[in-house]
Amino acid sequence: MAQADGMPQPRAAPGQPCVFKLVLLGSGSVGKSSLALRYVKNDFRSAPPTVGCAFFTKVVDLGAESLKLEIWDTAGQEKYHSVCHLYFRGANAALLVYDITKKDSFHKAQQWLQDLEKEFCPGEVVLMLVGNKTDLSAEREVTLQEGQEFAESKRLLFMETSAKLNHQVTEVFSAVARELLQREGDRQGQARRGDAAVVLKEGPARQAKCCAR
Ligand SMILES: Nc1nc2c(ncn2[C@@H]2O[C@H](COP(=O)(O)OP(=O)(O)OP(=O)(O)O)[C@@H](O)[C@H]2O)c(=O)[nH]1
Repeated sequence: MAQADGMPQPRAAPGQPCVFKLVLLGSGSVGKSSLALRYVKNDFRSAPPTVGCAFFTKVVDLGAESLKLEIWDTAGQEKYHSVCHLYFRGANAALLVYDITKKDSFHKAQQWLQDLEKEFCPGEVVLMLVGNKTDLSAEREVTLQEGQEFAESKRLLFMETSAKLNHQVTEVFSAVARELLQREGDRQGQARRGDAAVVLKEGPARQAKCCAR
């Protein structure tokens, strides 16, 4: 939901977890749908290429806190590239997925980052680089170090996964969810401090807007 300052804010009905929009971006066949399917339904199967966008939801339980992720799985085929931009508007988080056995998919993930940098302010969206298909490490074209170094240089979260073997898939989404809650907590803290400053200046109390969690 866009706010006056243009920052996408999570939504929350009273008593319900905050809802965050997460978008999966990357070349065709890197495993975006497989990661979503593995995470949401703990399933792995070959499916035809995504057309346009597929949509999943999942409540993430992080112990004391929970949140709901709306997962937008975009189509990676080049012919859908321009449509994907429509889907990442209003996103709170993005996974930039590449296939560790395809160097060009690593470069494409970097291009997606450039596109996101044009659309969002720094720090506005939680970004994670994900190198998928670690079960095919014999065919690896992108080293772990290359992924790590690029992620560090751009201050992205980073993990390698295998949707096929269910390796680090939950960890990816949990890490993003933790970061989203952390940033949301910081944002609310800042808003409260801002409100307190206004109260000191203007007198009568004004209630802080916050999501119910
Ligand atoms: N070996 C292996 N194959 C995988 C893995 N993840 C996905 N695949 C396979 O890679 C192919 C493409 O997977 P998808 O999940 O459809 O890829 P996608 O990125 O959603 O593709 P688009 O819909 O075209 O954007 C399928 O044959 C999957 O079974 C993985 O971790 N390991």
